[in-house]
Amino acid sequence: MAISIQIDRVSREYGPVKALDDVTLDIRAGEFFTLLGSSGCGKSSLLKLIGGFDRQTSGRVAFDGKDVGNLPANRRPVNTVFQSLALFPHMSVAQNVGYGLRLRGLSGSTLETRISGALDLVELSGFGQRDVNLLSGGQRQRVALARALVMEPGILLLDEPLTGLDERLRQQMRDEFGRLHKRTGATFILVTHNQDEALSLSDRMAVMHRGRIEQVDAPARFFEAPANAFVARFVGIDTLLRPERIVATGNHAEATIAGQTLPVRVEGPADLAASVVAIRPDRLFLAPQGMPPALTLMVVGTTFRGLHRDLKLAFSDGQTLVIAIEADADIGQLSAGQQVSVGLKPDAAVLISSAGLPPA
Ligand SMILES: Nc1ncnc2c1ncn2[C@@H]1O[C@H](COP(=O)(O)OP(=O)(O)OP(=O)(O)O)[C@@H](O)[C@H]1O
Repeated sequence: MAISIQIDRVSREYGPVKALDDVTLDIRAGEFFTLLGSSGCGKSSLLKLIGGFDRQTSGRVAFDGKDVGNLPANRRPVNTVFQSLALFPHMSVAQNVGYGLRLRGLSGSTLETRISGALDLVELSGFGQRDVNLLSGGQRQRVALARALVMEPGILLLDEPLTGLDERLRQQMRDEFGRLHKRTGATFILVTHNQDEALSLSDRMAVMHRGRIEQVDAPARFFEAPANAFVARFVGIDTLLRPERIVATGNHAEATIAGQTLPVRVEGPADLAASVVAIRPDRLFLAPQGMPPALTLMVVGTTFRGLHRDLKLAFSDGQTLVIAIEADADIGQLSAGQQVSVGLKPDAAVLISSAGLPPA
């Protein structure tokens, strides 16, 4: 049975370090939830509190609404797959997978059935008697997953489980997580600093920064409506422009940048000092001169990115923006200093909080 988790005003201090700073978060029963953030932002600290491996300094952690503060790790309906897989090297695959169940007193055919069911689930049927030391990295990763899933946890914690695997294996295991999540119906919580992993797997994700949660949303929302400049940059929206004027009506506004006006959707404060215009590179295109709404910009240069090319353009006040164009686009005639016209698709520009940017 999947379980919901309530994190209510939780802080965790390690001496002067605030690893978690007043975090409130609701994780729904059965969802694939990801804690995403760069090193040191507090993701593992939060995971440890859910797993019961650590105690918060203040605040409350509850499962299905019930406080679990006094429940030790081994009595929580939670299993964890750690980055260091911590398989027992002197045990076979089956012994590793069955370890937790044996501790719970299971034996004989009940134990055998549960072990082989878990091995089937991770596509390692028939591997029970193998020596774990002789398995490939991906197979070891699967054994670690089977060992957690065999306990039929309501909550499965995945702590950077793909770190250290090569790209092909990462992709394979990523697909595996998605499949297992659907099959088991448990609440999955993944901790990662890898954006691709988070975007491809999560129902919802939280971006963390310095012990705080900056935004919780479905992956697509982070691109449509980033909560602030920090989040926008974190998900790869690098074009953040400071407007010199904003005229707002409801959810829409006109922002003026270096004398040029463009339509923006308002997602943050419509306040000059506290907001920036975030522009999605995939919603801009080179347009025929004068096609509205269009901006006139100066070519700075291009950078080859493999599957596409970044074209960097500048406003007359020196602020720059980047457009993604096809890698083989015929831009031979574009040279630095030349003026081009740039069209905006709907919702190309949003006005968001400037939090996370240095003051102007
Ligand atoms: N046991 C501890 N004692 C002292 N400081 C700690 C301890 N555990 C974590 N910290 C500090 O708390 C902050 C958050 O650490 P945490 O491990 O939660 O970050 P993280 O986002 O998981 O980072 P990483 O991706 O590098 O694992 C960091 O500044 C870290 O140095």
